[in-house]
Amino acid sequence: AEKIRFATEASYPPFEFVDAKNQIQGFDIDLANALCKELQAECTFANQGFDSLVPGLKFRRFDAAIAAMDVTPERLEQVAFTNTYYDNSAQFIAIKGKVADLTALKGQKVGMQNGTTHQKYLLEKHTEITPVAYDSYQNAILDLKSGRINAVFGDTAVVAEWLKKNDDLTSVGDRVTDNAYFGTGFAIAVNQKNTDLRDKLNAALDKIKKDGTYQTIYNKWFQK
Ligand SMILES: NC(=[NH2+])NCCC[C@H](N)C(=O)O
Repeated sequence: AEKIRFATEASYPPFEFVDAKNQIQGFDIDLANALCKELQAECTFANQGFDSLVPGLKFRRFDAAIAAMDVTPERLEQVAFTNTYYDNSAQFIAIKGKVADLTALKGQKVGMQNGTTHQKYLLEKHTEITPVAYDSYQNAILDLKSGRINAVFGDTAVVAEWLKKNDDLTSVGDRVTDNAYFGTGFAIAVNQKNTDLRDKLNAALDKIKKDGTYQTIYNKWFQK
């Protein structure tokens, strides 16, 4: 069978995370496995730094990246994307009672993951905030809880998971949906020359959206 080597950054539940048995799991992983089944391909998953996903595709260290990745103009200069598979937005979170609204974050520290659209958005749209880049969101949350930073900025569906698990956290301000920064949804990235793989993944995505497989996976991770 054809082999598709996927890479991800697995500190981003419910999209991708490492479970107690040290297995990479999540919505993206189920989705990729469903696509591979459709393509009768054998899939493998490697856990990489988020900022090394695009370079890794360019150097063909793996074939595809699935990592709750926004389609952005900068990334499109380096990699090709499939059609989008998930609508996103972004959100700030903080310790309850500490940050009244976005204006209160002026001069304060906000954490996010290195190489993400959240980083670029903060750097360009919130110059009054001091951005702090982390290798993983887990470490950003730890620093938020210990008071080293004042807020964390991430994808709404991911932030929602942290809010569910941490009673002491709350969202701050409105959801952010700036298409110039966050595109129009998550997609799978491949090497720019590998349009063959992109086309196959798109065909498989269409198929699993039509036959209900996509919905089943969606419900498993998002319908509570
Ligand atoms: N698996 C991850 N850590 N994903 C982070 C994704 C963050 C954001 N959606 C982006 O595309 O930049």
